Amino acid sequence: MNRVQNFIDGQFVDGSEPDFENRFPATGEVVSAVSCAGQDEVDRAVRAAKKALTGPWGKMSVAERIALLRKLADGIQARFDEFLSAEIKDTGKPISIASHIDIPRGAANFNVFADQIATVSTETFQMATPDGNGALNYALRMPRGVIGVVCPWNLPLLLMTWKVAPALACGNTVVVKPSEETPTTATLLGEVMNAVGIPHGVYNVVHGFGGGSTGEFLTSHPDVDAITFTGETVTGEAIMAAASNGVRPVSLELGGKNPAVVFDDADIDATLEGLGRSCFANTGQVCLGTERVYVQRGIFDELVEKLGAKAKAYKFGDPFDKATGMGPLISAEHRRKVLGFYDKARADGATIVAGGGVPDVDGFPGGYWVEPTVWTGLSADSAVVTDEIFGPCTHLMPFDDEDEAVALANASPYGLAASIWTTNLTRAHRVAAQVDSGITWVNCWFLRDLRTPFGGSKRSGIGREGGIHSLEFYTELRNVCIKL
Ligand SMILES: NC(=O)c1ccc[n+]([C@@H]2O[C@H](COP(=O)([O-])OP(=O)(O)OC[C@H]3O[C@@H](n4cnc5c(N)ncnc54)[C@H](O)[C@@H]3O)[C@@H](O)[C@H]2O)c1
Ligand SMILES: N/C(=C\C=C\C=O)C(=O)O
Repeated sequence: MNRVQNFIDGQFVDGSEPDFENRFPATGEVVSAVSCAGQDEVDRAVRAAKKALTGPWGKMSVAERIALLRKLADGIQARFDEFLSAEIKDTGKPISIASHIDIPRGAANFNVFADQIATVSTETFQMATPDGNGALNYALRMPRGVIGVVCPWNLPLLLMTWKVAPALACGNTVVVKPSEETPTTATLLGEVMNAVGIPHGVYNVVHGFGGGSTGEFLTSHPDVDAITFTGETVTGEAIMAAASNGVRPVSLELGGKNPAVVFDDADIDATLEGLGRSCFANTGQVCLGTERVYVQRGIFDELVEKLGAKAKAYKFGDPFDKATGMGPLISAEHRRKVLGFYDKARADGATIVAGGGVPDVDGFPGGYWVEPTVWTGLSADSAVVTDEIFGPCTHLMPFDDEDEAVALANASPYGLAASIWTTNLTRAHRVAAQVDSGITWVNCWFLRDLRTPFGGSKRSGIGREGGIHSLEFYTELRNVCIKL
């Protein structure tokens, strides 16, 4: 697909704004032109979504919607290689990640919420009444309507379908604004939507940018009934403000600065395997990644040395090569941001255990490459330790006792994810209950049961996604009280 169009009311259409370029992050080369939606196209998409609510889609039974969601999962699976190639060209992420995480989860998300909507219940209450005949209360679970979906670039298909699947399962319609960095799989999904028979207007895609552009046109549109957003905290604040004009519910999955706490009784090999992924997977561009590691003093030097060796062992290269372990960052702009933190760490006197610079990658000179980096020696208030970097880098700091570790882990305005590494499971339960994060892993990382509540505390977000929690956001409960 070397020109990516908008998808409105079942049609692939051009936007009224000038096209923008889509670059392959491993080479910096332009791989496609993207049609940019203006206010008119956003209006058309919202109008189509609203109209679809009262058409065949709005009249469908839950069973009919479930059957269509399963066809969408099958449709993605059937075109796995096209989705895979598109996602790699948009993100530069290695095929080993995109083929095992991004595309399989794109299909799984539709099946998970087909399962969820099939079994969700609502409540009833019988009540006594003065005349003795009683009354029955029952709740109706209704779709909210048109959902504005605004997505980030790090896991494009996964995170978009993580929202679209439950929204459709609940009978809503959606207008999706993918990241300008990663437009392709959202438009490709439009082809699958038409192929499986999703009625026109149920799923719409408008491409463009954020403030003053497509994203803002969507989130401030008066006919959007709810907004679900994943992205930076500062963007979440802007979207929350836009949503308040019309009083729409928002679901915000935002930034993080996630800690790992490693006690001296941890299984070192398992810890290194877990931290090797949580610090560096997807070139550190995972909201749940670990950018702060607190290590009990007795094993600090060993862990620093071994994690540094893991960072140095990563193999850069062609993202389409199965042997490639690390890809580039998403863009030149994001690389400037990450390298700015690399410079800041150096200026603040960090000990650079591994990395800290830009690698030479044979055959890919124009890519947005950075070295996986491990630091020690910075103070707790260094920007490198407090601010989200969203790159393949982490800082390790020693601690002596459990209370100190908990205090260090919680010393952040964010509260998205954490990991605890210890073989003392009594301590694991005790510490997990004290860490201010939406999700805490113990002796593992990124193990995901899609029925569980997923979301951030503090400045990492509002609301929870996953299982029934997604259905609670994409439906509104109405109570009916009937006199018997
Ligand atoms: N909590 C989570 O589940 C989760 C998951 C993935 C990424 N993230 C976070 O996302 C960030 C990286 O993604 P990003 O750089 O794409 O985030 P971003 O906030 O820069 O952009 C996200 C999306 O919002 C749009 N946007 C930007 N400004 C807007 C505005 N004013 N109004 C409407 N839309 C606007 C962008 O065009 C893009 O589509 C990181 O902070 C990461 O932690 C969080
Ligand atoms: N929301 C999810 C992952 C988020 C990853 C952040 O980069 C998920 O696994 O459902």
